[in-house]
Amino acid sequence: MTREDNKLQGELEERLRFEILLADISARFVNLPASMVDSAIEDSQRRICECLGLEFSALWQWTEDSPQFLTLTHIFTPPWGPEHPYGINGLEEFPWTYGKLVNGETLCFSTEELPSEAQRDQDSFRHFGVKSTVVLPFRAGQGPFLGAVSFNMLSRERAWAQDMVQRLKLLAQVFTNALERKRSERALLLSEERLSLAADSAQAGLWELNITDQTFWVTERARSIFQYPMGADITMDMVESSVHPDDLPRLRQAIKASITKNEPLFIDYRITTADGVQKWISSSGRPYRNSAGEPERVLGVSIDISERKRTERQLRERMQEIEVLKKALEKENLVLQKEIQSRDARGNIVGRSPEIKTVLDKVELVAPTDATVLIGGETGVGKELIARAVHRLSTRKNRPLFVVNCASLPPTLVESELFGREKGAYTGAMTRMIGRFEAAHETTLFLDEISELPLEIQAKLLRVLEEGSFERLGSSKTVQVDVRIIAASNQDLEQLVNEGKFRKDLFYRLNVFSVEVPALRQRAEDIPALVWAFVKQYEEKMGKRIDNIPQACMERLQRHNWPGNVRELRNLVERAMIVCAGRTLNIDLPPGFQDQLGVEAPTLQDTERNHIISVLEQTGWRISGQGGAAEILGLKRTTLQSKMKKLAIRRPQADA
Ligand SMILES: Nc1ncnc2c1ncn2[C@@H]1O[C@H](COP(=O)(O)OP(=O)(O)OP(=O)(O)O)[C@@H](O)[C@H]1O
Repeated sequence: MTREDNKLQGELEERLRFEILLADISARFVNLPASMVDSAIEDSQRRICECLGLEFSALWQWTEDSPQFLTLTHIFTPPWGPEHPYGINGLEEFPWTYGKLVNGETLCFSTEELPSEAQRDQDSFRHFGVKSTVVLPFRAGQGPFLGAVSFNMLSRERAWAQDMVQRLKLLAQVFTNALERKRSERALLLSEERLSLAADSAQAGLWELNITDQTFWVTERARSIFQYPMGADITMDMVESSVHPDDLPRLRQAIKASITKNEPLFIDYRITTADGVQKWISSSGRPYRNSAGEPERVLGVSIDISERKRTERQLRERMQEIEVLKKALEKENLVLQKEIQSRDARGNIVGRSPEIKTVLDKVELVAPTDATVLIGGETGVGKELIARAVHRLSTRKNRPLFVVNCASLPPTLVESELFGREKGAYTGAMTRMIGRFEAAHETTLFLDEISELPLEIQAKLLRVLEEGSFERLGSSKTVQVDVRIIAASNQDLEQLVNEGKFRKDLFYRLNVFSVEVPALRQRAEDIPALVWAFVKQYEEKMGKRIDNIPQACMERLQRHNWPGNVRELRNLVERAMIVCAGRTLNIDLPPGFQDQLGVEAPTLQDTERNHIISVLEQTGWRISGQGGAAEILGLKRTTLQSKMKKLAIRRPQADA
């Protein structure tokens, strides 16, 4: 055999070894678990280097967020090999090589033969001590550039046979596929992990129904929701037997519709678990078909919604309760409104005497009109209360009533108080001021004790009543207002007119509609109700409780002539409440009244009792018949007898 023959023989043997190695490596990567890909690649790099007499191999993968940056992921290097960085910027350090690889070119060259435009690359290869190299790009199918694997000579140069490079390209493809599979398996794992995390945090159980054999694959969570035993196979029959019979047809129908119409499944239903617990389950899913387009499986999630259903039921019950209450309230409100309407004129005005009723009737009559009202009556009879009632029942009731007590305004200020003033209208008028008439625009102004108004102001008031206009003090500008006037006086205005103290024209203008509030002594029957009303008010204020007011005391109050009227009565009750220690209230009259009578006046009952006894004594205690006590008293015999019983009248014993 010649030297030539020997060389050829050697090359053939090397090629054969290489072919066997490639076949072995390729076979090894088939169905290789993802976890073993990395070690298999590095082992392959080593075996190829050893087989071909190469000294160094590096596999670089691009970094996802910056593709020009390559990370060294797999390496075979001899102990004396160059130190390699963990990552390199391909574009910066190997711009010429990088450009070609990105375009899918395989490169094989000796460093010293590189063209001049590859100067930067040459420097880098020299730096790493590479003499000759073959660099093969990675790409998945026709996809983008993913990285590269290189096989290198460090100690000397070498030539790269074309068919060897072709074989290495195949090897690079095997590496690419393995790395891609590993990458997608990792991505799948990651998305599965995310899905199960999401399902777990939503407390959802995942399941998959195999349509063909009607069995379920379920997660642990799903198993625990349905309380299926650990490890037990779950069949459709098993699921159906736990579903509430009333909900089963609906569930079957929903699954069937989802599969046949290929639409999402959404259903809430009840189940009873093995230990008898009833639960509400919400299931949703999606059907999937096989490559032949036939329904294959339904993938879905189930959540225990018992708590939500409980809350919903409670909410519904509450809503129903609220609805019932609302209806009751509406009814009550209607009743109340009616009551309010009937009590409107009355408000807090106490008393049912015909006298007070007449006053209230008049109030109801005049209130809705815009007429001026003049209220008369002694001091303390309740004139202001009546004025308020007129306002409350008027169309102006939504705005407040303005009250001016003409007697309390100093004569010098009365005009500016009522009609306002401009700044500097008089010495001391530092600011512009709005008067009560302007403030009461579109509402009611109650002028109490109107007789106290100075005559010149009376003239100005008359103009407001007639024209609705006036000028502020210190201004010539006319102000127009819409004010309803209610005036009150405890003086006889007519008499004041006669005496020249009150303008006649104003009196007639005010006296369009007058209401006379009767004195309290004219409506004594209202006194008990008034007393109790005041007692209630002070009870609250003073934190006391009164259960009883002696009859004799009440009768005494009813006989008093009340020069101070209701105000006086209120004051008296207040005084009595202050000194009262128990639950029985005694109301003492003002000292003058008792002095007047000398002795306390007898009660009505006492008087009646005494009178009946004296008539009986007169008739010798004969009740019935002609000249009998009943006849004299104008009563029926039975009436007199029952009165005697009530008043504890008994004929004295002979020996008594
Ligand atoms: N019918 C009534 N029901 C309840 N309280 C009343 C009644 N009449 C008067 N009052 C009370 O008596 C007091 C005096 O009433 P009011 O001030 O209305 O009387 P007036 O006639 O305007 O008095 P004056 O003439 O002094 O201005 C007030 O506390 C008022 O609440």
